[in-house]
Amino acid sequence: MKITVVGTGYVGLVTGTCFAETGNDVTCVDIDANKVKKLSSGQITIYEPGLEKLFERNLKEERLFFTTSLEEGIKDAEVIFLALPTPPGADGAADLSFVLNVAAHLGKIMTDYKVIVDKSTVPVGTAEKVTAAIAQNCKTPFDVVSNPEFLREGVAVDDFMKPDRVVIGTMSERARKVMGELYAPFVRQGNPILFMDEKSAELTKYAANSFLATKISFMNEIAVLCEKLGADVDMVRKGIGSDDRIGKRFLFPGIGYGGSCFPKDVQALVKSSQDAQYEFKILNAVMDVNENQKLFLLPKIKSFFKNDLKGKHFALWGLAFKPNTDDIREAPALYIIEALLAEGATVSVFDPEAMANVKQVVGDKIIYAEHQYTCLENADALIIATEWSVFRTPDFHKISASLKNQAIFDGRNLFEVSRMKELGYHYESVGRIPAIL
Ligand SMILES: NC(=O)c1ccc[n+]([C@@H]2O[C@H](COP(=O)([O-])OP(=O)(O)OC[C@H]3O[C@@H](n4cnc5c(N)ncnc54)[C@H](O)[C@@H]3O)[C@@H](O)[C@H]2O)c1
Ligand SMILES: O=c1ccn([C@@H]2O[C@H](COP(=O)(O)OP(=O)(O)O[C@H]3O[C@H](CO)[C@@H](O)[C@H](O)[C@H]3O)[C@@H](O)[C@H]2O)c(=O)[nH]1
Repeated sequence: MKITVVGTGYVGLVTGTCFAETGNDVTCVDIDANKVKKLSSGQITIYEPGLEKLFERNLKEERLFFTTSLEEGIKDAEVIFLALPTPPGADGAADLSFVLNVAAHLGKIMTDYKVIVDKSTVPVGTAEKVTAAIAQNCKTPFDVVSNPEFLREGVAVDDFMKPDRVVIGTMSERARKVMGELYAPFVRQGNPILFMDEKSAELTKYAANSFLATKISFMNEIAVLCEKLGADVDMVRKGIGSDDRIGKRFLFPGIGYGGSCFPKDVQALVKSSQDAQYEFKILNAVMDVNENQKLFLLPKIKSFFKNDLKGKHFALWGLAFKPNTDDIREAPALYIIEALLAEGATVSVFDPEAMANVKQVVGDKIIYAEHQYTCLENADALIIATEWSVFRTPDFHKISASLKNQAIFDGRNLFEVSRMKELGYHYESVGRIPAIL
């Protein structure tokens, strides 16, 4: 098939590359001319494990093209995916302007039947709005489909190539057939393609993200309780996770959920509920808990330094909102850095992939170390904000030799408390009895 993907960010680039990998001709459109130039010349613009190889192959075999021109991009397309940003507006609702502006533009330039697919995360009712925006000026028949994306950054290629399910919201038989054919190669293992109406598809996406965020906030509250009652959250997590009805995944406590999806999508669903005259009580609590959780380590750090962080220097490992990505949107590390600087401390940071993105946002207010161990030089303590694999079995001799105090504050529970005790560290984590010096 001939496919166009409008918006070539984390979702658009993965979507376009994976559809090219199954033999389709894909043109990706983006307004960012610099991005298009880089991608056209074979330079990948995001860090996503496994993507580069597929990207290079499909570019070389001429199944993958990039352009800034929507007209040129959609000329021969049978299916047009919209993978555009839907950031939170001032009131928390998803800002649909990117999606609706492109839809209106499409209406003016489409000359034959096309299936327009909302891949962006959009509130219930958006398919109708997109249809209306296109129809204003459109002279040909078309169908609008809601096809939310469930990929996770860091494992996006795997998630896209082998999805748990594909959700396709449309009542048009013609569009169902086109979408079914397009996705057939991705569900050969028998995972379902779920056809439904547009509104149910749109709500499915928000319900999935909000449920997962609820699991995390629930565990973060259990972690708080564990510390107060002297229980160990790792044991409780394993204890409840082995019940199939609960499941093992997404039960890891930490310093809050971040990223470009959970925070904005939970907020957007709360706003949609309000607009429908319903107060979504659980999700308000989920957001509250997450807000507090981002700075969960701060009181522990302050207490260790007798409430005076002025002039103290901290090493911080991990900036990305989660491992295996360079994405720093809503990363808990950024909140910790801001709080430490506000207390008069200085900070050195290290992250395997996200340093350049942080430099763009935080600038020279912090020190960017070349290596995880040089980051520790002259530091009063180490803080861990992201669970990159390279941090899991570090050289503790090097850590001890560099740190002024043998103190580690771990927001991701990377190490066994008993081992840290043996090694002589003051070690505080989330929901476990600390090793106190
Ligand atoms: N990032 C994820 O893991 C993920 C997963 C599932 C769903 N989503 C949803 O997918 C959507 C896109 O998210 P993302 O993370 O890929 O965003 P992103 O910011 O990484 O990418 C969006 C791209 O759209 C481009 N763009 C903006 N306006 C444009 C226009 N008028 N024409 C062409 N291109 C334009 C931007 O330049 C950018 O490259 C959002 O709704 C998000 O909630 C994201
Ligand atoms: O047990 C857990 C699991 C995750 N997290 C945190 O939750 C956030 C989100 O993690 P994850 O879901 O793995 O990453 P995303 O790439 O944001 O993916 C989510 O958001 C995407 C965008 O909507 C969806 O497509 C995915 O299905 C959904 O998992 C991160 O800050 C994680 O650190 C925890 O704190 N504990």
